[in-house]
Amino acid sequence: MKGFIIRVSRHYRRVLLQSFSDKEYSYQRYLAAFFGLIGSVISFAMGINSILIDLFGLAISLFATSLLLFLSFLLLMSDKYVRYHNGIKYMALVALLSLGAYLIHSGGVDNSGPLWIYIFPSVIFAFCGFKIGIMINVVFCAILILILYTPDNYFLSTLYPVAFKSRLVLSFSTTVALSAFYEATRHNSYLKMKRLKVKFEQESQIDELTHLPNRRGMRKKLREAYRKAITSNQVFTLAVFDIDHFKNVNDCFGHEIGDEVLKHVSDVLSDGIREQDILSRWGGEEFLLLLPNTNGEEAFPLLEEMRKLIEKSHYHKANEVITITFSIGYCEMSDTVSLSEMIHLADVSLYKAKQTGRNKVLAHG
Ligand SMILES: Nc1nc2c(ncn2[C@@H]2O[C@H](COP(=O)(O)OP(=O)(O)OP(=O)(O)O)[C@@H](O)[C@H]2O)c(=O)[nH]1
Repeated sequence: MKGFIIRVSRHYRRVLLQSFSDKEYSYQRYLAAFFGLIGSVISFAMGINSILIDLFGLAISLFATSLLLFLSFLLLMSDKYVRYHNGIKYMALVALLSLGAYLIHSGGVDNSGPLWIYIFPSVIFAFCGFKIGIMINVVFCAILILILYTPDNYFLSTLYPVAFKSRLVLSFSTTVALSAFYEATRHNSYLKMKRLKVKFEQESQIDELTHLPNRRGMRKKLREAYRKAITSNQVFTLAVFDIDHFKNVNDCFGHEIGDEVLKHVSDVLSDGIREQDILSRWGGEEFLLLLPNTNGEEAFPLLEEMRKLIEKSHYHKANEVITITFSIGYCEMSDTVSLSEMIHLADVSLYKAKQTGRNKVLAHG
């Protein structure tokens, strides 16, 4: 039984948290559903207790609130009503606040009813966020003051000591202020985390040295290109570029110059590609180029041109001139090969280009 309840609650937590792209809304929906269920059970139990002690007016308000809260819980759990999520949340809140107003008006059991209003500030902020939460809390404070201080106790069916009234208003307002501060801090931290997440995600997909997409970033772009090509019935070509004898550059000139050469070739390649092409740093001295909407036949002259471009663009440092050449293998998309197979086949062609003398462009097959 325990395992079943845990499984069901995990399932719904997942469903509720995934229902909006903005996690803040999903979080509010999740909390509202959770409070709906808990609130409904508590008010139902208190309703039964009120019947037992002959407080029928209070029992009716508690049962009505319990029913509305349970209804809001069911509606919030159902995916069918995601569109009405806000309306349902406000229905639950109105039910809860009306019960609060009734408890202040009637005093509940032995004038202890107003004690329950201390749960409202945090519930309101959790349901509605900071801005709307502040407004609703202020409105409820105003209702509290109205009920307590209208001349001749017009809205009261019980008597509270004067000191109790003022302390109730003061302590409730303090709770609202503290909850508002907490909510603002929580919301700011959430926004900061969200910004950092976007920043880290972007940074994790960019190569620090060349500022090109790295392997991780490129994989994402490749998957998108593959999906797009399939749906639009187009083909693309993938080409793997590998610098020839790059180890010699490092050995002769050092790693720092090696890094500068990598930057230099990435700049030359970036300038040489078409606007729609996507170049990435695939590994150490290896670059992967995506040529969208281009078949193998069309790709060959473009790749040849780039090979020549690099060959001619010598890298100059003081008195040193370093000539760089690339071996390039490429593969055209087809129905029978997956994305990773395409990369593998382009790699196989690159290997052949290396084996057969380097500084050349070879197609798969
Ligand atoms: N400076 C620098 N060197 C790197 C970087 N990443 C990889 N390398 C170097 O690239 C070299 C690759 O060497 P190999 O795999 O033997 O290939 P190669 O010397 O280019 O020879 P072939 O590929 O067979 O033509 C190694 O010396 C690596 O240290 C980097 O980010 N910066």
